[in-house]
Amino acid sequence: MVVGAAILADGRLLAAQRAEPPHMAGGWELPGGKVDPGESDEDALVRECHEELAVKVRLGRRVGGDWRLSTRAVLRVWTAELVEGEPQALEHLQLRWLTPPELQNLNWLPGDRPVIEALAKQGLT
Ligand SMILES: Nc1nc2c([nH]c(=O)n2[C@H]2C[C@H](O)[C@@H](COP(=O)(O)OP(=O)(O)OP(=O)(O)O)O2)c(=O)[nH]1
Repeated sequence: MVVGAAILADGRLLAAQRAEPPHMAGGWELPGGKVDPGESDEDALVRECHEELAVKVRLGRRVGGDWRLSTRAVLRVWTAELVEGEPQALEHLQLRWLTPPELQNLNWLPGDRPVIEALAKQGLT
């Protein structure tokens, strides 16, 4: 199980550019990662945001259901707001805050595209 955070602030979405593995490097994603054994999805997402961005987040609503990434992996997404810290690219190449018109112009990982479309329809609030 992979979890991703749609971190929203002032009508913008935080996008993160992957640094690795090589075939995914340069692609954009939502901060997050794999849920550890015995860990809840929500706890994993809060932990990953802290590890990757050095921020504390509060999760909001679920965005869609289970988004299939591959035959083996599924992505679950929550909206999130920052409660502490400014995001830093500790594990990513760079971070960007995107306005609604900028959402579709990024080289998202293929599995993220339908998620971004759903977020765009909801209006980044
Ligand atoms: N974090 C994240 N991963 C995504 C997204 N979309 C997508 O296809 N993925 C893929 C990339 C990776 O193959 C997998 C997540 O693995 P990861 O490498 O970020 O997880 P992790 O931090 O727990 O790392 P590790 O245990 O493999 O070292 O899901 C997304 O929006 N966010």
